[in-house]
Amino acid sequence: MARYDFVVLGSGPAGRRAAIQAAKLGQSVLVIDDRSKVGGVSVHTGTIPSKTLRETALNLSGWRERGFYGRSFRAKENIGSDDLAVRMAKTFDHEVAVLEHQFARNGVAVCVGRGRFESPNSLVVEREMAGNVVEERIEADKILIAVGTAPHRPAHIPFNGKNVIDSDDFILNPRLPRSLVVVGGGVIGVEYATIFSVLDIPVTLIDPRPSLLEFLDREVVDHLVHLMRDRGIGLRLNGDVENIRFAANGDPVCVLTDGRMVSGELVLFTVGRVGATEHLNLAAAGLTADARGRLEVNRKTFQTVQPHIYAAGDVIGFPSLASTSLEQGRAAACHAFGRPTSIEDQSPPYGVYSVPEMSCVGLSEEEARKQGLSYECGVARFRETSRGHIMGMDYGILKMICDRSTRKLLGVHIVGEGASELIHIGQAVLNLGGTLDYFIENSFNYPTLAEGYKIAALDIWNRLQAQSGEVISLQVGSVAASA
Ligand SMILES: Cc1cc2nc3c(=O)[nH]c(=O)nc-3n(C[C@H](O)[C@H](O)[C@H](O)COP(=O)(O)OP(=O)(O)OC[C@H]3O[C@@H](n4cnc5c(N)ncnc54)[C@H](O)[C@@H]3O)c2cc1C
Ligand SMILES: NC(=O)c1ccc[n+]([C@@H]2O[C@H](COP(=O)([O-])OP(=O)(O)OC[C@H]3O[C@@H](n4cnc5c(N)ncnc54)[C@H](O)[C@@H]3O)[C@@H](O)[C@H]2O)c1
Repeated sequence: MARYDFVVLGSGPAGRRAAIQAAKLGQSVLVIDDRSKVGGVSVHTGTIPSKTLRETALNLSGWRERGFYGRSFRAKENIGSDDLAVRMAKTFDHEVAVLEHQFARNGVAVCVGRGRFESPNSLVVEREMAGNVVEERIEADKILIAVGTAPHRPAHIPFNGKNVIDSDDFILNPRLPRSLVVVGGGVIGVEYATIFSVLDIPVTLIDPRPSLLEFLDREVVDHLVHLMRDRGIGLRLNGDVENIRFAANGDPVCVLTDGRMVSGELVLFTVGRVGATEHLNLAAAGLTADARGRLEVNRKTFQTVQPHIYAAGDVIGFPSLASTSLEQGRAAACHAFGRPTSIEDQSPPYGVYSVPEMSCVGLSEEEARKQGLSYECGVARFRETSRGHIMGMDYGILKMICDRSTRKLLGVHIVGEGASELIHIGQAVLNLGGTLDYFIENSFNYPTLAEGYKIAALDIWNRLQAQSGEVISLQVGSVAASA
C-alpha cells in the first residue's frame, strides 16, 4: 500500500495551495481528484470560466467604451456561442498546464480518481482503467478534505441539461440564449445576470429575498441595482419558484408562489451549492457532515474533530471563495507540518464580478451601526475623477467608513470598474490598523481611479471638522493608527 505524509482530496484552490505548501515543507504529497484534469470547480466550472466569460463579454461588446460612444456601440457584431467557448477553452488549457507544471516541479503526485475513507488514516481511490473500475489503497499521516461543492438542485425543478440548467451545466456547454431567467440572486446569479445583459440578452432575475447580496453595504448594492434596472434587467424579488412549466414552443415558464410567471429561452438556477462529501464515507473516518454536506473545522487550524484530518475551501462553508480557499489550504498545510499561521485575524476582501464589479473589505455601514460604533462615511464618485472622465465612466462609487474618534479605517466598499483590484489598497491600510490620515497625507498617482480613496477620505475629514468645529490635525507618514 502506498503511503504519503499528506494526502489531499480535491485539486481546487484549497487543495492545490495546501499540496504545494506541504511539498515546500519537505513532505511527500499526493493529490486525488475525480476529474480528468486538475484545478477543481474553480478551473472547470466556477471562478476561471465565469470570469473568462465576463472578460469576453466586456471586450467583444465594447462595454467599456459605451460611456463615450453611446449604448449602441459594439466592438463586434453578432457575438455567438463559439466566441465564448473559444476563449474559455484557451484559458482552461493555460490554467491546467500551469497547475500541472507546479505540481510536477514541486514533486506533488497526482492521481485521477474518486477518493473515500476506509479508516481515519487510509483511503480507497476508485479509478477507471480501460473501462474497468479499479481500487487502490493509500495510507496517509495527514489528510486534507478539499472536495468543494456541487450546485444545489431543488428536487421539484425539472433540470434537463437543455433549457433548465445549473451554472455547472452552463459552463460545460456555453451558449447565448435569446432571453434568460436567472433563479437565485446570490453572487453567481448577479454575476451571470449582469454579464448576459452586457450582451444585450433580456434577463430576469428572481430571488425569494427582498433585496440582493445582503452581506454587502446597502448603498453599494443600491448603486448596482439602479444600474441593472437602467439596463433593463427585470428583478422579481420576494419571488420563489413553485414550479416550472413548458410553453407550447418548449420554452420554460417559472411559476412563482405568488402567481407571477416569468419565461425565457433558458432558465439558469444559481441557488447555492452543497458540500461534495456524499461519497467520502466520512463515517469510516469518524466524521459527519451537516445537512448541506459541509464539515465543521477549527477556523484557526482547519482541523476537523479528528486532529490529523483537515478540511478547507468550500466544503467548510462561508465565505466559499477561491481567494479564501487558497489561504485556508495553505494555513491547513502549515499547521499540519508545524508552521501555524494566523489568517483568521485578517479581514479578507470580497469580490463580486458583476458588471460593474463590486468589492469590499471590513465592515459595511449596516454592520458598523449594528455594533454601535461611532463612525463616519465618505463617498467618491468615479465620474468626478479625472481618470473616470478619460475612461468615459458615468457610474461607480467608492465608499469609506472610519471610526469617528480614532479615524481608524473600518471598511471600504466599491462598485465600478477595477473595484476588485482597487480594494487591496483599502485592505492593506485596514489590516495594518491604519487611519484616514494615510489617504489624505500621501500622494496618489494621477489620474487614477485610486484617487477615489483620497476623495472619500477628504469627504470624511471635512465632515469630522464640521461636526467638531475645530481643525483636526493629521498624523503624517505612518499607516499606523494615530489614536
Ligand atoms: C460560477 C462560479 C463563479 C465563481 N467565481 C468566483 C470568483 O470570482 N472569485 C472567487 O474567489 N470565488 C469564486 N467562486 C467560488 C470558487 O470557485 C470556490 O470558492 C472554489 O473553487 C473552492 O475551492 P475548493 O478548494 O473548495 O475546491 P473546488 O474548486 O470546489 O474543487 C474541488 C475538487 O474536488 C473534487 N472532488 C470532489 N469529491 C472528490 C472525491 N471524493 N475524490 C476526489 N476528488 C473529489 C471535485 O471534483 C473538484 O475537482 C465561484 C464559484 C462558481 C460556481
Ligand atoms: N465573485 C465571487 O467571489 C463568487 C462568484 C460566484 C460564486 N461564488 C461563491 O459560490 C457560492 C455559490 O453561489 P450562489 O450564488 O449559488 O449561492 P448563494 O448562496 O450566494 O446565493 C443563493 C441565492 O439563491 C437564492 N435562493 C435560494 N433558494 C432559492 C429558490 N428556491 N428560488 C430562488 N432563489 C433562491 C438565495 O436567496 C440567494 O440569494 C457562494 O458561496 C459564492 O460565494 C463567489
